[in-house]
Amino acid sequence: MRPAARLQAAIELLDEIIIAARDNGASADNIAKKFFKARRYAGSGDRRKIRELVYEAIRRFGERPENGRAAMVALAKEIPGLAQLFDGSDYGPATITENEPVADGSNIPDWLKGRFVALIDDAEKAALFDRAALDIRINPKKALAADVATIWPEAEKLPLPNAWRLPTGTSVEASEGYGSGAIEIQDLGSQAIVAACLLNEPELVLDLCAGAGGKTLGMAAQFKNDARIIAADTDRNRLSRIEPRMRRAGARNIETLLLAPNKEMDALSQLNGICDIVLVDAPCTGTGTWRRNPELRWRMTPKRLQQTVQLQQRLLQLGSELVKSGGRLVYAVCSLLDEEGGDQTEVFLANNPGWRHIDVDLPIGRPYRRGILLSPYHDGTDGFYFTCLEKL
Ligand SMILES: C[S@@+](CC[C@H](N)C(=O)[O-])C[C@H]1O[C@@H](n2cnc3c(N)ncnc32)[C@H](O)[C@@H]1O
Repeated sequence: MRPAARLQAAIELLDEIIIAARDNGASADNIAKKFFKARRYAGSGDRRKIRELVYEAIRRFGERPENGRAAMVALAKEIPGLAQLFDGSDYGPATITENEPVADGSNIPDWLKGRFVALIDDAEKAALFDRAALDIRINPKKALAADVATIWPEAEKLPLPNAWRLPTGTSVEASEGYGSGAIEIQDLGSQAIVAACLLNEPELVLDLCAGAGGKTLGMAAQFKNDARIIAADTDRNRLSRIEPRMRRAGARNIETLLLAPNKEMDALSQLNGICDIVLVDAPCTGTGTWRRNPELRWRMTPKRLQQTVQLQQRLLQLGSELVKSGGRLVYAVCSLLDEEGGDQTEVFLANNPGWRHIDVDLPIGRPYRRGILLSPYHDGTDGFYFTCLEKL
């Protein structure tokens, strides 16, 4: 494809991504896959260039642009050589006119700027768009044929017992250790949340928002095989992805439990007041994961934030009812907004006098509002807030 045709394709792909973000539709990655499947004439070099342009636009604008062209016209003012590709040629974009819409604004949505936790200064905000690291977790229940440093000499040991960082692009999934269940890909921050859940020999553990089971598997790797671990979620598709991962990891003590939204207690009431640990890794705005999912900014609105905060509050309360006396509740979000983190802890403790906050001693993170804050700049992890609460 000629460079002008690649630019036109980027504009069209961006149009689809903008509409999906507005309507809570498919992710940018999935839309791109479908887009290229329908355009077999685009070779791998074309696809790479088109993707680069599209993701440049996604990272550059915090607010959803009016359309793909408005975003690219704005980028043409910043990227040398791009303006010349608006040349009106066959398959290329029309020439730029004086009064046409141009995207603007910074890379953080205006309405969100004042809502970040106090520790997130300008350097922290810039790091929200860095390239994410590639972290792995070693499963101590599975032997690794050689140690990580022998397999990948550039691997960096991270400050949690089973955590390592690999150069980005390392093909972990093709490695023998991954195939045998000795290695999982997991951000160091997620591993820290699992570490906050570790209690001596629990009998019953519930991962209330288990998703595809990243943290469930992290817990299973640490607990004795006779601990019963329940992975619950309302998303059938995500939950189904736990099964093959469980088999790989050799974790036979995990059960999955599909919940109905707003009727979660129908399936969970059997666990009332008997769990040693409940992890509420709540659905959130994902402001801590913009390095991996910058398009999340285009999906957020004040109304969606408010709905998410209400859901978190409800799940935290619901999860707490399942914990036994002396048991632990860990609340976590991959968000750097106070409303989803410290504010939730405060509201919960104010409404539930039978609970106290407990400190967890971890080698990363900063204490923040009766919890711990992890951030890309300070910790090299995704951004998280989590807190550990104990039922008296
Ligand atoms: C942050 S993700 C969890 C990630 C997962 N724990 C992991 O480590 O990979 C939040 C999850 O909450 C789930 N969820 C949303 N509403 C829920 C509800 N009412 N009850 C339980 N889970 C819910 C979502 O489907 C999503 O999988």
